[in-house]
Amino acid sequence: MMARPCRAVDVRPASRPVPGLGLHSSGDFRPQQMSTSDADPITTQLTLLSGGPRRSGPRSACVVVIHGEGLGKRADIEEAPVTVGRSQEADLHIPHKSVSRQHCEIRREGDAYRLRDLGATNRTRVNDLPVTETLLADGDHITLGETILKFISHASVEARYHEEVYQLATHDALTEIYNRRHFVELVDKEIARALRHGRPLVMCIIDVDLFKPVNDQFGHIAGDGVLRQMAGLVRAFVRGEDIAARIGGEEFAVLLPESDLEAAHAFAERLREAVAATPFELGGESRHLTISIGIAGLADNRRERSALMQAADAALYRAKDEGRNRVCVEP
Ligand SMILES: Nc1nc2c(ncn2[C@@H]2O[C@H](COP(=O)(O)OP(=O)(O)OP(=O)(O)O)[C@@H](O)[C@H]2O)c(=O)[nH]1
Repeated sequence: MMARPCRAVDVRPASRPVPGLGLHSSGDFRPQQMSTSDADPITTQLTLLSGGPRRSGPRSACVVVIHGEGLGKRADIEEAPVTVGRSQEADLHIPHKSVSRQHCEIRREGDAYRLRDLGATNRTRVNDLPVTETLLADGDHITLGETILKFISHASVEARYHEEVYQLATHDALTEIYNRRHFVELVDKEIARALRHGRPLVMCIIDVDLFKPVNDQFGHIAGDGVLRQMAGLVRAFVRGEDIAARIGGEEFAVLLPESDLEAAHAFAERLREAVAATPFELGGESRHLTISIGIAGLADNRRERSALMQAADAALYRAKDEGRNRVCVEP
């Protein structure tokens, strides 16, 4: 592919590049022995005992998918009713043909929880009996087509267990931000919402520059530490409504709802500059690394997740091609 110039981006390396290594060092660069701390195995185990990644506080009632499409997904039932269905707009989205677009609804009524079938073709069943409307009890099984949900009425060991399972299924074990699988689900939801309301939506794909030499020189464990630190930087720069994930080895993505390309570009530039200015502890010394970022927005010819991600990828490819440590926008 012919490289095209990046849009209005003036990028200067934050420090002197180290030829052939992609590391920027304030002093002379020499190959380093792995430090003792680098050699320590760092394992991130998200177990029931460790408490897992960042969580919100204790939960009240919820439904959890325990069988079929969407296994492990959950929805908390708070003040607003929760809709379950095949539609992207459903609060608990179950993309399976046996599930109606709006299959059922669960709402809180004081201390009780009421389920109402929404006229689904395959009538909702509770504990195997077809229902139009019923109050739910702790542990009830709710069947929607070929998917089974379990209703958990209050904070309990089981609710905690499902919380942990959900965290494990949706978060990346190394960096504790969303994993690719969960990210693409959220992207589909946000695209549907943005198209429905005619709102802007921008995808940023972020790739660590010349990461292979970091691994080669300092080892995989040190490389893992860099990825964790990178994820921390990404997380520090996103707004509450933005969605950040690790989508590949040294690749991250941020989806920016309600952002136009200009705002997304400003965000990406701030992040790029912050990374370039951040010291990474490698081989007992502070090193500087850089990132490249590709950006693309939802557009008439880009209404699908694959097209949006491909466009952001194309911009990222250009950023790499033009020398890295820069932000490129796919118009
Ligand atoms: N430490 C660590 N390394 C990983 C992980 N996943 C992928 N990698 C490494 O990331 C490196 C990616 O290297 P390349 O795709 O060749 O790209 P690069 O060296 O970053 O160069 P450019 O992207 O062209 O700037 C490879 O060495 C992978 O082994 C991981 O989970 N941990």
